[in-house]
Amino acid sequence: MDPAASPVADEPRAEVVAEPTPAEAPAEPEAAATAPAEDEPADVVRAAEVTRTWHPGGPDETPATSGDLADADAEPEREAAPEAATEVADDDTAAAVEESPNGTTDLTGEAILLVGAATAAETGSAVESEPAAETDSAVESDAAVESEPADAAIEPAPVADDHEGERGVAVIPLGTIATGTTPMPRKKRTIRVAREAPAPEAPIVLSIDGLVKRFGDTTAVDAISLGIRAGSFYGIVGPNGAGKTTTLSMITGLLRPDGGSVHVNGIDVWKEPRAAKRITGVLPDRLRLFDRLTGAEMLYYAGSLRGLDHRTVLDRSADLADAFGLEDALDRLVADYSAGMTKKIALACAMIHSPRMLVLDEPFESVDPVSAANLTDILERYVAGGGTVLLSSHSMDLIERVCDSAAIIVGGRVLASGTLDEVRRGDTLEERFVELAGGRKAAEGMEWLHSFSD
Ligand SMILES: Nc1ncnc2c1ncn2[C@@H]1O[C@H](COP(=O)(O)OP(=O)(O)OP(=O)(O)O)[C@@H](O)[C@H]1O
Repeated sequence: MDPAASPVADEPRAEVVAEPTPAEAPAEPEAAATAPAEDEPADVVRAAEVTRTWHPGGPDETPATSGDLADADAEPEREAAPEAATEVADDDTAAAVEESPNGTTDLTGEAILLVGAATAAETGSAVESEPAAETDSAVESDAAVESEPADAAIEPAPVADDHEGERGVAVIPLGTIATGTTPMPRKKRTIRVAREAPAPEAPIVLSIDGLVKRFGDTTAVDAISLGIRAGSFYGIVGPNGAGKTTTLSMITGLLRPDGGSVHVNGIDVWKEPRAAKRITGVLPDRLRLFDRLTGAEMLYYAGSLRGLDHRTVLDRSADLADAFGLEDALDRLVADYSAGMTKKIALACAMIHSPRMLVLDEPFESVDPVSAANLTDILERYVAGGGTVLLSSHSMDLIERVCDSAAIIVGGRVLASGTLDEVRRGDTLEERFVELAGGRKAAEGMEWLHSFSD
């Protein structure tokens, strides 16, 4: 999200309580990658030990990673010293390990679903193998690819299409401009038909009630309430500074609310943070990762921290790397990853423990279109398997293509929420968003900009 929106000195992360800061690589980078004996009961403990040996960075570093397990309850807000944050995280890690003596989570069924989904999620095969029926009312019109007869009348201008042939889209022919006898190839525009929202009787997996957060005189989140049903692909949109990140941070236990409550699957996030975090996967804003680890080590760390046993972590890491197209990057330091690759490895870390719900802050930012399509496919399969995704994005088009429901947040308040059709009310999401966000600002003034410096 826009760093300019929140001054560095006051940024939410300063208040975040999370894992130890990865300013330095572990003394022995092989620690995570070196496989303990298969039957060694202390796989996970080893990860906890590794955590303890890492040294938090300098005071500038703020701890937050996608695999957060830290208990923010024990943490003073904002002014928390890095050492304190580390200690809390360590304790919590140890506790998490103790809670998983057999090295597994209690989500085995979902794990199988997720890993199965991830394995099958290679873009090409997914496109071919997925029946259109799975994407609800997706319709592809063959007519769209046909050439127009030479005598066709002038029709609306063609629109370039980046998503040609994409699974689960309606293809809307926009016509051609006929020129003499040579038929112009007809271009087509694809618009994803919105997914069906979960049935009203589907259980609410995320319940947000009267959430409030203030920063001094600024009320960043002003009594937000939302109910998100299991199996929903839910998008949050809003202008810069609307309170999206602040809201997501409170939902995931990273930022303590001033008021209100959050329940995940009936668990109070702020009363039972560990239990809530066990079923939540988080891609936080402004990724701060243990980037002196390789991708493989990061996945191993994330999986171990979540209580997975050695074999399971390796298997899932391989599946996730394959699904995200990171196989060849696993042995490279995350510090050397591109922005998109970093986003992908962070997302893989968020998914490795097969959470019931994924909370993703701008997951598609910096991700190239092909990878975004791949990522979308992975998330859709996750949702089809019963998972729930809550994401924020500035891309209205993306939200319209992948989500079934959305909320528009402006000035810390929900101004519209519900299924996409309920929110859009016959307009596009962008039009509705612009309307609720106060309309377009006339580009007046700044005539000096046209005086050009030369
Ligand atoms: N730690 C903080 N201290 C002071 N103000 C903060 C802090 N964190 C956020 N804010 C303020 O809270 C408001 C909401 O910020 P938030 O980051 O949640 O917005 P956002 O919707 O995610 O914005 P963007 O789309 O630009 O990322 C902003 O006015 C921001 O300046």
